[in-house]
Amino acid sequence: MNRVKRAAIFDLDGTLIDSLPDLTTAINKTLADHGLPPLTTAQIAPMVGDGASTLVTRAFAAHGLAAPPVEPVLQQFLTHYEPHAADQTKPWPGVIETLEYLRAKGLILAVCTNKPTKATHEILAALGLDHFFAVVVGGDDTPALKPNPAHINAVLDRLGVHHEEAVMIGDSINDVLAAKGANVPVVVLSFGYSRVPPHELGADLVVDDFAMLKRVIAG
Ligand SMILES: O=C(O)COP(=O)(O)O
Ligand SMILES: [Mg+2]
Repeated sequence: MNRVKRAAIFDLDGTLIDSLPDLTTAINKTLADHGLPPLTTAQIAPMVGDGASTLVTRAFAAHGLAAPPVEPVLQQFLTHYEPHAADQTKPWPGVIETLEYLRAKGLILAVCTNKPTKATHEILAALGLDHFFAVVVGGDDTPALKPNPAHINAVLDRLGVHHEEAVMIGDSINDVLAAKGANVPVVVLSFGYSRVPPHELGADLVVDDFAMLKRVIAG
């Protein structure tokens, strides 16, 4: 991978943060509203990464049910999730140090997430991460969600950065497909919420921790 980069674009859930406990709580409150039993974090992890509507649909499907009309249930979920989105959610170890390092090396940083924008901003602010990012494009702020490259292209446009000057860092097939579609090299972290083994996602590189990521992106 060409080491001279101007911008690093990060996925959020499973990449910068471990958001699974709060997602699980909010999903289980939504299921309880419909008289359904809770799911475990292990059941919910592979449901994350395609946006909140899909997460809700998958949670109902896990009980063998078609989701009730998606829009009202999505609103129910967001009502449970947004005020508590950072109760237990934490950056993965090494994230803050890595963002500081990359910024000190002169890279511009951005977030490209399928998570709704409001919850994204709440989490970034609550965890003290918001000041790192020049651009944040959430799942309801893009012409099309990842895996559509339009999501990454929206980030590049707002950054004013050419695709060859950027690198995408993610944890799922959506990140890899969107990055490849946008002609942006992609690094996958091996400890996120991927449904398939990270080494099978087709990324340019798989790294096991943020120390390694730092070296790969900015020497
Ligand atoms: O599915 C979501 O809500 C967010 O997922 P992402 O941050 O991994 O894109
Ligand atoms: Mg992710």
